[in-house]
Amino acid sequence: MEDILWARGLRRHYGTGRALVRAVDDVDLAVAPGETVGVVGASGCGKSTLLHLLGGLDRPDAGEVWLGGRRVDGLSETAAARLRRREIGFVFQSFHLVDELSAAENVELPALLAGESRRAARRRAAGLLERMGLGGRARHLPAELSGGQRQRVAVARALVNDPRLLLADEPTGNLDSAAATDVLRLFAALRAEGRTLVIVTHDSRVAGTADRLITMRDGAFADETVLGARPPGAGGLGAGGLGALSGLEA
Ligand SMILES: Nc1ncnc2c1ncn2[C@@H]1O[C@H](COP(=O)(O)OP(=O)(O)OP(=O)(O)O)[C@@H](O)[C@H]1O
Repeated sequence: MEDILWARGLRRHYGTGRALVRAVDDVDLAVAPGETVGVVGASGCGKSTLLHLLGGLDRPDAGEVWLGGRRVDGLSETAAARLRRREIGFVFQSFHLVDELSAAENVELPALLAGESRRAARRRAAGLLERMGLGGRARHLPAELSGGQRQRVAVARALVNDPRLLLADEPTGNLDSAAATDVLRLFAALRAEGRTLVIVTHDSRVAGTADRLITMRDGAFADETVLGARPPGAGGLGAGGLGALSGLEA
């Protein structure tokens, strides 16, 4: 099966001379459709930089990134923004929700920016929030939501354009243990649904949901472990995959 995400010889260095930091140093990576890849490693080893390169938020000094058969490194800023909007969902540690917009409006926003009608965006956002166990919180502002709820809104927003790929940077990093468990279950359900995920994490429970775990050291891949192998095409939860989240606290 053709890989969804593919990178070769990826390099991103900062500074020069004695101040040179090899944040990402000649990394090769291939992610298959439906695969969940966890990226772990000590602080400063290059995980976030790698994720930004993969998602077109930053440009590599050298190397290539391909998404769905299309080369994406070196795109113009406009083309990269369009690609990110349509093909990639991002989830960040600090949620990055728009404070002035309700939960529903935050989720609708990328759909509107991608050219969806207001009605379609609203319908899709409502459905996603419902599946995240947040149907009753759609009109709330981020400040009126708990950390776990905010992160679930952020995941709904990441999914609204049905992206090929989800990239998550420390998705449980700002959450207490109970909220982290909810988000953990959410990612497990997305994996079971057949989504393709790359998750940077310090949380061993999140790492444990991956099919493959990559350990980075000094900008390079130091170790790669295949975790729970599953039969090809195992959909897990069927059509209503995120139904598994129905027990989430609203
Ligand atoms: N804009 C920048 N300018 C200079 N150095 C940078 C910049 N961004 C990152 N670095 C350096 O690159 C290295 C990798 O940083 P990165 O944020 O990718 O690490 P990380 O593994 O995600 O760390 P953490 O787990 O603490 O988030 C670090 O040494 C960092 O200090």
